[in-house]
Amino acid sequence: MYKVIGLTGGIASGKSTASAYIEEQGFKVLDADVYARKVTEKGSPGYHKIIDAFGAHILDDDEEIDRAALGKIIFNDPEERQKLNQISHPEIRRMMNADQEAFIKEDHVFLDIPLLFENGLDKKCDLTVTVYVTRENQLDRLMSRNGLNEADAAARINSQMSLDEKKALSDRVFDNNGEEENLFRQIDEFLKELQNEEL
Ligand SMILES: CC(C)(COP(=O)(O)OP(=O)(O)OC[C@H]1O[C@@H](n2cnc3c(N)ncnc32)[C@H](O)[C@@H]1O)[C@@H](O)C(=O)NCCC(=O)NCCS
Ligand SMILES: Nc1ncnc2c1ncn2[C@@H]1O[C@H](COP(=O)(O)OP(=O)(O)OP(=O)(O)O)[C@@H](O)[C@H]1O
Repeated sequence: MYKVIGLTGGIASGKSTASAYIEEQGFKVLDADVYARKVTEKGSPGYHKIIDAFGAHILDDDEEIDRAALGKIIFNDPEERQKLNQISHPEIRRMMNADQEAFIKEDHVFLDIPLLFENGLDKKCDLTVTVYVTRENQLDRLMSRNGLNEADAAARINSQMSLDEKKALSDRVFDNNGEEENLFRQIDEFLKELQNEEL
């Protein structure tokens, strides 16, 4: 039977790594971060709303939204974050829902949503899975991937629900503290159960 699976985790916990592997296995994955990028694209309605709310100083020389500058603002101030969320989240949800409907009743769909539990979107899923790592690994991977210092990386992590809480709320968890191969084997097991309708 067709299922909607909500895939979540913390920032830099390995959601995209897991999603890419799941897609390689032939499953459909809709990634909220991809939709979020569309909302900030130059010329889109979201782009103009963001400039109205935050000011033209968040633009770079090409008049694109400077993601690093906007990130610095919103990950360090809950009110500013709320302001951006109010602009971007309804638009992200609208676009994701439209695409999800295209697949409905055809096959399983994975929704890769970092803020799945924070925004109550788990209620729209049949199953939820959290990709988790220790805080130490999360901090190290985030610092090295994004070239952030420890304080900025910690601010990003602290802007989200803790991974312990997400684990407790999930139907299933993937431990991504080891090698990627280890994560992939856990996913294989999950996909097998999904296809055998054991979940
Ligand atoms: C602030 C922005 C411009 C920073 O861009 P940047 O390229 O540095 O990060 P990217 O978009 O790749 O996001 C990386 C991760 O940050 C985390 N994150 C992003 N936005 C938020 C947020 N509002 N609250 C908490 N965590 C967030 C997520 O774990 C996400 O996977 C961008 O993240 C954004 O537009 N955020 C608002 C939309 C949103 O909430 N996206 C999260 C998924 S719905
Ligand atoms: N098992 C692993 N071992 C070592 N590095 C890993 C592992 N899994 C992922 N990484 C690396 O950690 C970083 C974060 O992984 P990834 O981008 O998949 O996380 P994410 O949860 O999608 O992040 P975000 O929330 O920011 O979108 C990347 O640089 C990735 O290459």
